[in-house]
Amino acid sequence: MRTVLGCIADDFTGATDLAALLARSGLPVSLRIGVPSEDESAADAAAFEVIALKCRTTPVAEAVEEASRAFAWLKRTGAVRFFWKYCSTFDSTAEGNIGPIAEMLMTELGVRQTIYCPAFPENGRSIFMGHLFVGEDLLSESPMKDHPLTPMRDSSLVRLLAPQVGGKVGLANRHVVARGAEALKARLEALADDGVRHVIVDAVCDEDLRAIAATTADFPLVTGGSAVAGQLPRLYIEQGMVLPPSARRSGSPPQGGQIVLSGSCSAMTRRQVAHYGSQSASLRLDPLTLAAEGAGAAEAWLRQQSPDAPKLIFATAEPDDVKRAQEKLGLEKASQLVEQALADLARAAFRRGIRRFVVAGGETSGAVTKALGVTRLEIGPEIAPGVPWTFAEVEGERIALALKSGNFGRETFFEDALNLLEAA
Ligand SMILES: Nc1ncnc2c1ncn2[C@@H]1O[C@H](COP(=O)(O)OP(=O)(O)O)[C@@H](O)[C@H]1O
Ligand SMILES: O=C(O)[C@@H](O)C(=O)COP(=O)(O)O
Repeated sequence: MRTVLGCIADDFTGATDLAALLARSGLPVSLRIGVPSEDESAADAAAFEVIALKCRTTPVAEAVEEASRAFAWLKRTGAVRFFWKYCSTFDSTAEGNIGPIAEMLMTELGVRQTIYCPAFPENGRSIFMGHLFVGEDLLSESPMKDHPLTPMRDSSLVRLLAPQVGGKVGLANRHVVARGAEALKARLEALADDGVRHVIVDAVCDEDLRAIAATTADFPLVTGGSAVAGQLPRLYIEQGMVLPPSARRSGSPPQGGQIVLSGSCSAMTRRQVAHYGSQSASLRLDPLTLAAEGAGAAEAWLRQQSPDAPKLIFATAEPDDVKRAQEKLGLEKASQLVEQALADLARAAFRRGIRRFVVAGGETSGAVTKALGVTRLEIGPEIAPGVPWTFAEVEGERIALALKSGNFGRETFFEDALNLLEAA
């Protein structure tokens, strides 16, 4: 099958989010972990191909190089349209990597302009006058201001993007978007004539996203969150670019024990950890203890638990505790210790027969998925908007993984996820 849209996601939860929203169409979606090797055939490519990278906070040159290898592989699938997926809260460092990767893709594709639309109204992310809101709060006043790796202290997407790119940044605001696809097209053309290469596009509801998708369905490159991409499959079907879906069947969920691993410190994950921890065996990881003694005690704790019993291991902590650990260890060391420990514990859990993993946190999911040696994920049922169950093969065994973005899901997400698998 020829791929109609080749997608690159900057983290693993972002990739499963995007794959879930594309899969709502019923069309085939393939999710590959990391850049496929050069000899990996593109012959079995799906209509939608998503490559999950872990490049949200890596140095710019490294991130651009990895994304350009992903792009080169995606071109082999026959794709001529591409989507660059980043977080609905525009998480990036001061230098990137949203802008630099977009510019690399623009150069490769020879396009003079692209759009940026991280809005995800179903999950409370909206953009108005170029300012990103989380629920009713400006991004900079939301819990994202305390993110351990990418604290977001400004809400203006124009101001955030401008230092990341060489070209001019502009805005297509809600008044234009609300007038529909033709008005938006005219605005983008006028901006392009003024030399504006990067356009933030407002969206506060799904109707806005439909207008944006209708305007950009033919663009070689669109960038944004999963919600705008989720509008594309319907348009592609209407335009005859893909056949309507036949019934999609995902295999039965794997049997085996369960574990919840959380390295996210978001406000929502903190509530989810508190809720689930009150009804299951739980163990807190402290970066300072990990630095001094390693993860041996946690591995011993895991060995004492029955594989089938509900259990939670978390490093999730309040912003002040995260700050204290980062002051003592340095930001990178603190997060790396936690990611490594959770990755090692996931391996240990797999060896103990655990086959159902719920993981909270994008970077954390990247570390765990890589440690398990997963290379491809099949998309299963959606647990909460943007969080599907996924299935993979590890050492010949089928496992289930739910990779939860820090901010997604309701308070009962962990039990919701495991219950859904039980019911499947
Ligand atoms: N107690 C802690 N102290 C310092 N850093 C932590 C702590 N707990 C988790 N982290 C780090 O915070 C980062 C959280 O990022 P991530 O997993 O992407 O979550 P989210 O999806 O909420 O953004 C990870 O790198 C993780 O290792
Ligand atoms: O767009 C989103 O919000 C998510 O898909 C996403 O990118 C998740 O990132 P984390 O919050 O770091 O898990």
